[in-house]
Amino acid sequence: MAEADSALAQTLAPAPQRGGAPVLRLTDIELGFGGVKAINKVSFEVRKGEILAIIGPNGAGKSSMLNVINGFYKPQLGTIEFQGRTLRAMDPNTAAKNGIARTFQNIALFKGMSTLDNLMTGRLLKMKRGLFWQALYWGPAQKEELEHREAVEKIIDFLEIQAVRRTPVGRLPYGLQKRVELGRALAMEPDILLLDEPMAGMNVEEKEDMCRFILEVNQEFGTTIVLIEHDMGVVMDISDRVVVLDYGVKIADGTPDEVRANQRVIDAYLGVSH
Ligand SMILES: Nc1ncnc2c1ncn2[C@@H]1O[C@H](COP(=O)(O)OP(=O)(O)OP(=O)(O)O)[C@@H](O)[C@H]1O
Repeated sequence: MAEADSALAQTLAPAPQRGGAPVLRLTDIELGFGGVKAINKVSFEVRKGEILAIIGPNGAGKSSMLNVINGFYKPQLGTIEFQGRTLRAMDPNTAAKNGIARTFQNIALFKGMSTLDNLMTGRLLKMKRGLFWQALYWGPAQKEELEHREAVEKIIDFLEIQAVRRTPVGRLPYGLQKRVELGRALAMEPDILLLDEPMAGMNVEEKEDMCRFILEVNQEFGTTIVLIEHDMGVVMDISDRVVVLDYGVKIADGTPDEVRANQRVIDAYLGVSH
């Protein structure tokens, strides 16, 4: 395991300081759907190497914000700067190429495909030679295929999913499917990993495993992580900073302790009327 870890560490980016310089900055983001203002003038930054949680009651705008970050939704107003560059007209493919990977609230894997093949799809953007070359499986394409397989095997070891590497993911228990989805995002070697409710629907043991993997990804590979999570225990335990949304507005931004003590946050969660 230690050997696999260090090999994977070479595949992924080296660990920088936790909570370093801003790597992503969102300024005055506004997103509406018809009459609904899902996000209303929200600004915050994500610092290199940190784990940032976005929390808030149902309908607060958390998923919308994640969708803005990975280019799935285009805000009507506001700017997004990633690694010092202002991003314009970004789509999810461009975001992924830029090093922003994500998982989804409802698992988005190819259910009939094996764990291994699902993880290989995470390497597609990294493949220099197209499907024609891959199909020929010859010369340079063969060498490249082997390199991608090696990277994926390291992730399989790291996430401890060797036993299910050939199993179609649709047959796996829910917690393991979530782990495979994390693996597929890791296969993209992201700078920023966006996790949409990574523990939703999990039992206590599965949650503990997922927490451990998230912390290990962050600490060993220096991957910056932005997550949405409803389980407050988990959020407070693993996050460096927390952004709180309510009705599309940012009501707090700080360390878990600061946010926990914030009266606006307490009111929002207790449902105090506006
Ligand atoms: N595609 C869409 N079309 C219309 N309205 C939308 C769309 N996506 C989100 N909304 C609305 O925007 C608001 C914010 O929704 P969003 O899903 O971002 O909240 P959330 O905080 O992630 O909620 P939850 O915790 O329940 O997942 C809600 O009022 C929602 O109904």
